[in-house]
Amino acid sequence: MKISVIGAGAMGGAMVEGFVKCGMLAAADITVSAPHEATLERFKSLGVNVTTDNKVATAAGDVVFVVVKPWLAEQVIGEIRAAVDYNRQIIVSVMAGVSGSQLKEWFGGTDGKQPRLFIVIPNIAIAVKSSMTFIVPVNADEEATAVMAALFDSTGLQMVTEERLLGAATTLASCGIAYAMRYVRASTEGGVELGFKARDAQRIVMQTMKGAVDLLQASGSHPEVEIDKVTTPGGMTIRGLNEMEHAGFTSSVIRGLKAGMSK
Ligand SMILES: NC(=O)C1=CN([C@@H]2O[C@H](COP(=O)(O)OP(=O)(O)OC[C@H]3O[C@@H](n4cnc5c(N)ncnc54)[C@H](O)[C@@H]3O)[C@@H](O)[C@H]2O)C=CC1
Ligand SMILES: O=C(O)[C@@H]1CCC=N1
Repeated sequence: MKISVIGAGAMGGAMVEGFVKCGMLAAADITVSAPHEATLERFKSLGVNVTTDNKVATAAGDVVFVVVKPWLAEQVIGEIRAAVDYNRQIIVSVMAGVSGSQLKEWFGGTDGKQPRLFIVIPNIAIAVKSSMTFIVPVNADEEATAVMAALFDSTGLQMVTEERLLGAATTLASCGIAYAMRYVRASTEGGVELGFKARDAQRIVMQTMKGAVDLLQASGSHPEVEIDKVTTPGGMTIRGLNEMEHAGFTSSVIRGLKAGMSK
């Protein structure tokens, strides 16, 4: 299978890195395009094919990912549409907020024909094969959906879902990386105030977060079950947790998630 990625920024670049590492593809099976040679330099060293011509990139892939900013979607789709083989290729939009009906309108030919079409929302942890990726079949058969699921199984976890859940999925998992990073930063700053060097504090926080995730994955528990194991009555943890809640911890996380998907 050959893959093309149009747009090599934060998301497209992370996808290329993840695909190179995923074990399903050779680097030579991947083509990436961007408007400027300078953007493509770092991808050359990964052994992938690079081009500044989106049409060349489009023709090279069995699966073509469009990973530009949403406001460039119509322009880029208009540019590549004639290069798409509607019978052979799978087209994937990785653009938050660009709807399936909008994509169908842009790809629709005068004869009403559509390519096999998906919306996919990964997160930047795809670069290290730890993405949470959502796959929405917009115009796709089971065979194409299975191809996409297998590809994104190789770069982390995937979930085939409905378009109506994409806003929630994006704020939880794609924006969620930033929210989790902010927790790491906040805890690290707390650790520094309490006496650790910043580097040490960050290592401690990262290992602690990893431990929490590992525990939940191993036990399948509700987080509160694990919290109960940590909170000695009248002890340190419950004092810390209650203080965080007095300052609005849970509420601010939920409000942030909801604000992330509004618009
Ligand atoms: N960054 C993230 O965590 C996530 C991003 N997305 C989606 O990914 C898309 C891209 O976002 P980012 O990578 O964050 O933006 P970015 O600005 O980092 O990357 C966009 C890239 O597109 C390139 N580009 C601009 N015009 C182009 C053209 N005409 N042809 C080809 N390439 C062109 C730019 O050179 C740039 O490298 C957006 O639609 C966003 O909604 C989706 C999920 C997560
Ligand atoms: O912030 C954004 O709009 C994009 C979509 C999800 C992550 N980055």
